[in-house]
Amino acid sequence: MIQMKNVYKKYPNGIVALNGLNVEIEQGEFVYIVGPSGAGKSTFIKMMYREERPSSGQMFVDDIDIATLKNRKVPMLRRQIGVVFQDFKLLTKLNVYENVAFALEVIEEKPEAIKKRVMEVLDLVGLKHKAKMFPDELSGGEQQRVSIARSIVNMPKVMIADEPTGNLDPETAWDIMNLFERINKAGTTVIMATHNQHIVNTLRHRVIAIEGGLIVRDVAGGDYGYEG
Ligand SMILES: Nc1ncnc2c1ncn2[C@@H]1O[C@H](COP(=O)(O)OP(=O)(O)OP(=O)(O)O)[C@@H](O)[C@H]1O
Repeated sequence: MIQMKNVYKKYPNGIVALNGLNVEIEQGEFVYIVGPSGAGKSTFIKMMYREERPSSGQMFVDDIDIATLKNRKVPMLRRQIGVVFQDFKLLTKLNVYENVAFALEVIEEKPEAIKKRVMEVLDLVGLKHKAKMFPDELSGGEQQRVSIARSIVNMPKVMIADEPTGNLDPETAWDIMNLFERINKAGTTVIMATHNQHIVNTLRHRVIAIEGGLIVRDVAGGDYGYEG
């Protein structure tokens, strides 16, 4: 599903964020990306949806070559990937239904198919009854549920999340983790950068630790490995 060979990323300011990453992630895996602040986790995540490009090295996401992908083909890549952020990134002028439907409207799905699918995913995240509400009328946990619904509405093979529980209280964070767990059990690959030691140590999955732009640990069912 994801292959990285000697991926190196130097930002225009000269900072080397990734210093030769080698990794393979299979379809259906659940992977935590951990490491200290500034280690390169977000850069790693951003490469996957081609927000950033490798400066050198090879990288494939679902057989799409990220290093050489033309800008006009980026939307095609992003249709294969669901992305969830710490700060939700919902469109504030659209209601819950419209935020989720948007991803399908841009690929010109038929209106009846859009309605059916949107209500299905809102049901999955427990927000069918709030379809007409606007993001600023929802709690942080509910907003994150909407952003998860949006990210899975076109059935991506992989879900990428950068610190998705970072703005949530511990109980809400667990609700959100349970959703990721269900989505993963249905076959979607989940790759999640997180600083949440408790979650990583409790809900065990593969842990990839990045430090100074390098993978320093890669363990199935591993622990967080840092004092938090
Ligand atoms: N757009 C950018 N331009 C220049 N340097 C950047 C940019 N984004 C990140 N960096 C630098 O690259 C390094 C890695 O940053 P990155 O955001 O990937 O780390 P991180 O592990 O996600 O950190 P955190 O846990 O604090 O989010 C840091 O030194 C950071 O300052």
